Amino acid sequence: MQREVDVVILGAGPVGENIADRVRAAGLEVVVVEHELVGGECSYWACVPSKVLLRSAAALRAAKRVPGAAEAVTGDLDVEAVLRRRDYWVSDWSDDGAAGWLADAGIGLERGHGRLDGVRRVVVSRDGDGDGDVTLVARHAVIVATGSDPVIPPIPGLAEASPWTSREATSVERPPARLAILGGGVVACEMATVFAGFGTEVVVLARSGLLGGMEPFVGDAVTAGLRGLGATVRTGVQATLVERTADGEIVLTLDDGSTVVADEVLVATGRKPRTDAIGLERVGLEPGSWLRVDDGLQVQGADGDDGGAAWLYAAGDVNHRALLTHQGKYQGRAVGDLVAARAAGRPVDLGEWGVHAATADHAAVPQVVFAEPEAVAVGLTEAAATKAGHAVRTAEVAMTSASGAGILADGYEGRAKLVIDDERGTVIGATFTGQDVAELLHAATVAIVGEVPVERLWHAVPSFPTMSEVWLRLLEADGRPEARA
Ligand SMILES: Cc1cc2nc3c(=O)[nH]c(=O)nc-3n(C[C@H](O)[C@H](O)[C@H](O)COP(=O)(O)OP(=O)(O)OC[C@H]3O[C@@H](n4cnc5c(N)ncnc54)[C@H](O)[C@@H]3O)c2cc1C
Ligand SMILES: NC(=O)c1ccc[n+]([C@@H]2O[C@H](COP(=O)([O-])OP(=O)(O)OC[C@H]3O[C@@H](n4cnc5c(N)ncnc54)[C@H](O)[C@@H]3O)[C@@H](O)[C@H]2O)c1
Repeated sequence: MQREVDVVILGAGPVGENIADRVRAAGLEVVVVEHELVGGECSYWACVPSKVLLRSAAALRAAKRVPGAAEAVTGDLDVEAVLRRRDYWVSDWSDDGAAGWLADAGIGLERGHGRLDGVRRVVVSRDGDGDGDVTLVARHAVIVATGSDPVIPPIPGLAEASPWTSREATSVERPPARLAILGGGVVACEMATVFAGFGTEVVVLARSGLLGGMEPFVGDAVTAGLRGLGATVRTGVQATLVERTADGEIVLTLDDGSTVVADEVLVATGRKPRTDAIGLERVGLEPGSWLRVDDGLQVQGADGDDGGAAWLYAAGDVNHRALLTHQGKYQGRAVGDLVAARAAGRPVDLGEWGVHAATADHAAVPQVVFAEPEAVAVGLTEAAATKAGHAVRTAEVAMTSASGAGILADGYEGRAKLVIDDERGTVIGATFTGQDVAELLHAATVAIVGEVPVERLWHAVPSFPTMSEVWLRLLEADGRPEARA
């Protein structure tokens, strides 16, 4: 069976859903192809369950840091209740609600595995009782939003030991007594925080420091925070052999000759693109590769891509620009509107910060690591900015320099740092650590995207006594404008 529609989207994760929303709002006929659950990794096995699993223990710790409230905390974390709340937030792994939203919005859904079958063509092997394959022919565009899968590194014995990936961790029914975690990135830090909060004996095995892509003080803070929760953090170690014994224990041999014994091992060593079985070879691309795109999210090097006849786009994890839901959705809004504008023959704006360009992917990607403590950053670190050729100056202060932080929690610990382009006088990077710093990040994102001169930021007055006053302390550390002249 063959069907012609305006736009075909491969993958109904958060990014595919957003693209479909934009394209449909412009009046185009759109079909999304999904072979698992509408809502994708984020809704059922990633962002949503992980943040729900983190929240209860974080609230408990917060209460214990405030005299008066601390005395009222008389029990331990109710892990069963946390898991029930997680089940609610993932809708018991049912996508009825999400699929219903698609239907209400007038977006078509083909349930099954989709793969490219030449220029503007997608074949869907329908799930279950579906009546055979359907070929979707796109009048205007095919947009790939198939996401990413966890990488299982080739450590001898690891794959055979039935390791956990983030899916098993976020859908856990009974937390293990002992959990080893391979990796020192975001998943490792957040999951170590979750399971340490549950009372699991956690050992993090990281080949370098934690959260290496962020300012160095971040890794130090999260290492200390995890240790404070009772977790063991070992850096500079690699597993060389993994075995699951007859009685179900996991034994990891490390490159320093020591061993770690656990009940489960979570692999948190990064992601690979979900492109190995989507027919890339049928359009001149390499199966299993990340899809290289320009700022208009157009896939580079695909067949039929010559002469400006754009038809193949990719957004979200699969293009490897920023493996984050919010950034993928930002790309989704841009590409959805771009495809709709091109279909209608309207002008497109792909210039820097143009409405159809994903410019922020280069300059201002915000990320919140919901570990203990929270660690958040946007833009460039000092090291990355220097490497990129910026002449920079920095301002760095303790979060407790803002009285709001001290009032929030006794013994508050955290740092704040701005990276300032010394020639342009604008903020190009910001990092904060500490309890509840997540909500400080958007102000930094606005300052970077708006290229607000630091001199003008002195007129953006933070309220007393909020944690946002750390902005004032950072400006003071940088110096009053006339003193700098
Ligand atoms: C543990 C964990 C926690 C995370 N926490 C956060 C967070 O707090 N904040 C944040 O911003 N990001 C977070 N992320 C990252 C976030 O999950 C991803 O960036 C996001 O899910 C990417 O969205 P996507 O739509 O590109 O891909 P996905 O969410 O992976 O969706 C892709 C969809 O495409 C479908 N699909 C794939 N191939 C086919 C095919 N051939 N045919 C049909 N359907 C197909 C899949 O079934 C899936 O539904 C986290 C990731 C992990 C692993
Ligand atoms: N709160 C959030 O925003 C959030 C939460 C979780 C995940 N995510 C996203 O999901 C993506 C995946 O997260 P992740 O933590 O899996 O990846 P990551 O890239 O953040 O970290 C991977 C870690 O694994 C280590 N590693 C890689 N190969 C290894 C090997 N062979 N042996 C030992 N260690 C190895 C790396 O040194 C690094 O510490 C990230 O890009 C992140 O943006 C975001």
